[in-house]
Amino acid sequence: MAVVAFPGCAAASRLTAHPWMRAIRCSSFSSPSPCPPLPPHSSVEPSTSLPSPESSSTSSFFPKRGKTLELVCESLAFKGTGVCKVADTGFVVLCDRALPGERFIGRVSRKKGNYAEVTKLKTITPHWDLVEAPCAYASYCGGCKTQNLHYKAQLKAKELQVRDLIIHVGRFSSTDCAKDCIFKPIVPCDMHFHYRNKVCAVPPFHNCLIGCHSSYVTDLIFVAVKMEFSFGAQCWVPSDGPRGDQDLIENGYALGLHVPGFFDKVLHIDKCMLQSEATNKVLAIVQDCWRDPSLGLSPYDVHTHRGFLKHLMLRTGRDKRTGFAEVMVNFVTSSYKPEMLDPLVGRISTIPEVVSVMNNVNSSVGNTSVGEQEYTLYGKSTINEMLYPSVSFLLMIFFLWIRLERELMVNLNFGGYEMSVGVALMEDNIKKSHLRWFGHIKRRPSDDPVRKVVVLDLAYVKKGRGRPKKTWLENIINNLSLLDLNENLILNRTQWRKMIHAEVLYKLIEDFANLKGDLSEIVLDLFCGTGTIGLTLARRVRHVYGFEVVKQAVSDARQNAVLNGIHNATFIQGDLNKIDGDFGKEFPKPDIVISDPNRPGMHLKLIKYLLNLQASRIIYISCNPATCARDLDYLCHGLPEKNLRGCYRLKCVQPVDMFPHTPHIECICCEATISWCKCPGLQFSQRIQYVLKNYYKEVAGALLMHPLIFISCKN
Ligand SMILES: C[S@@+](CC[C@H](N)C(=O)[O-])C[C@H]1O[C@@H](n2cnc3c(N)ncnc32)[C@H](O)[C@@H]1O
Repeated sequence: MAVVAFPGCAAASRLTAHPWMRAIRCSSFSSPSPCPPLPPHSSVEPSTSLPSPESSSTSSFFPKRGKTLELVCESLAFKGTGVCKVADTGFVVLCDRALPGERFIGRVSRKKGNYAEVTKLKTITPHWDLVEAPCAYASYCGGCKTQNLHYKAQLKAKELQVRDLIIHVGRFSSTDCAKDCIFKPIVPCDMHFHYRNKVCAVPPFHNCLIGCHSSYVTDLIFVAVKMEFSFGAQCWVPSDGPRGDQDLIENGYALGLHVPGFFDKVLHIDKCMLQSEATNKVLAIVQDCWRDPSLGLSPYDVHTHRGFLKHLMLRTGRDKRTGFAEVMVNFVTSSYKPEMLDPLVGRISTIPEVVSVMNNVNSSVGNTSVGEQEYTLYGKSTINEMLYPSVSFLLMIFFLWIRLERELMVNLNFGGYEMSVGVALMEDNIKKSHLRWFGHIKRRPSDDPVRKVVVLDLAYVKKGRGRPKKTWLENIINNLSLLDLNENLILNRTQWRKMIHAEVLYKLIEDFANLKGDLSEIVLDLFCGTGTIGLTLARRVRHVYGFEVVKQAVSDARQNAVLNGIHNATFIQGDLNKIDGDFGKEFPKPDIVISDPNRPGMHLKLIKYLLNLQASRIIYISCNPATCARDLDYLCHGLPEKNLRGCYRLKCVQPVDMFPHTPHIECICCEATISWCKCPGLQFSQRIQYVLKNYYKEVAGALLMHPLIFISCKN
């Protein structure tokens, strides 16, 4: 075995961009798409930086496939991949699941352009900041890649990724950035496990409660925790050897999660730390008995297309009266044979939280979890998740609170911000008997004839009466499953809540916008979605102009404006990738630009417009730091090859972590959080508009960071 020794990562040398980073910039010109394909990005701390290409012999060195190398992981790149360099050459290799500081033997598995990928064969010395991963599957299943990295180190790695991208792809000087304190410390997440909500949203919403069917039959919004396990004909368990020797061990059937990258390998899983306790109980029971030969159950084989059990889907909702968790179990099978499932149903229905057992039949050869028919095997056919607290729930809290505190419901005050709490209900479901308890209810009718939504403001400023009661609001927030729009998006309520309380992102945008408040300014809200950010600022500016490509989102933005009594906001449907020289002529020159693009970032046409515009402030909210860095480069440094001069100055970069142990982060929360906090009257009506929509498909996926960028015009 040929082993190339790597001397370690301590040698400090000149900071440089990595090969894939250069690709981001270059490809944006050649590609007609606004978004170049996203290569991995590293986040190398300047002090432990890498050899520069000039000083290395990367061009002459290219390891052969199958070659083994001794490497040290230096940093984490895009999707949490470890970045290493081959000794004496500077040649970059990426290794999945290598963590910073780890010395290991890797085998070259794939060559890619200027770098190669290696598979880890054996760890020689472990990474820095090693902690014991609480989950036994952490190093095998694709979910939590960095569980055994101390959370502080995870944060550091994410922070550095953003910094590295801004410096290398954005071509900003690290010295200048340090001098100007551009990089703000990452906002950490409070909750490290069981935070995961997977969300499906299908309109329309119904009576503050979200009904959830077991599958595509859903006709209501479903906002519930969902985990999907697969049955497999071959059980994959890690061999005793190092991770690199992961050979399939055929020791029977499997129920678990797919091995990353394999549709036919199922990793046996007993418990998942990201899902609820109740669903873990169900999983344990099913695992315990489904292989019993006397039951005659067989897993579906994706190769032979034989077998019965395809998937086990577990969803957690909430009882509308009590607020307690309720679980729906859904067996996806290849045919309808309910009697075969009886023994399993009998056992899992003994779990108090299980209120529904469904059977989706999918007889196609495909192994999707969507069934053609749906049958109820036990309990009800839908579960509920409280999207908004129902009136009765609010009443409950209200009375509880009155009883305990002997105070009237008052305005809730967080860090000096006044928050009223609103709830939106279907008109038909509001009973007068409910309303009479709210002496100071404000009722704002909507002009939506179909949904007849009204917004009820239930909390008011009562000066001198009682003190703000945080727990009351927290209770409500705990029961909100806000704003996530499609099944791929993940929402971490805790972080969201924290952001509300800490007012982090909200305050940032507010600060960055630096509004005069004299109603003189024009705000341009690019990629405005349902208009949340613009509407939040609307009350303090002359006019907001929002642009969005999705027609329904634009109509919701307009609706949101109406619902919130905002008359100085105009929302325009249009594709910002296809603007021409006339763009901007239909509205006055904006003072403040908010740009919140999807992962591809901004199209060059839009960049040109912004360069021409020379707005005094741009606030760039990004779900993809790589394309964000590229756009910042264009805005601040220009594109000489296109004869464009940069005219902005980078002032601040603020990352936020929302998904500990994974490289993922939700990018949508920021906007919603921001709007929700500040402006009375902008709360639940907006939430409703949000969750009714399902147009965010493209923002789903592995997002690393959520940097908020503030740039201002040089002049
Ligand atoms: C990250 S979201 C921004 C959400 C928005 N700021 C809000 O608060 O609701 C990006 C939005 O850009 C929209 N979008 C994507 N491509 C677009 C394009 N080419 N032109 C205009 N809007 C686009 C998407 O539909 C989506 O609503």
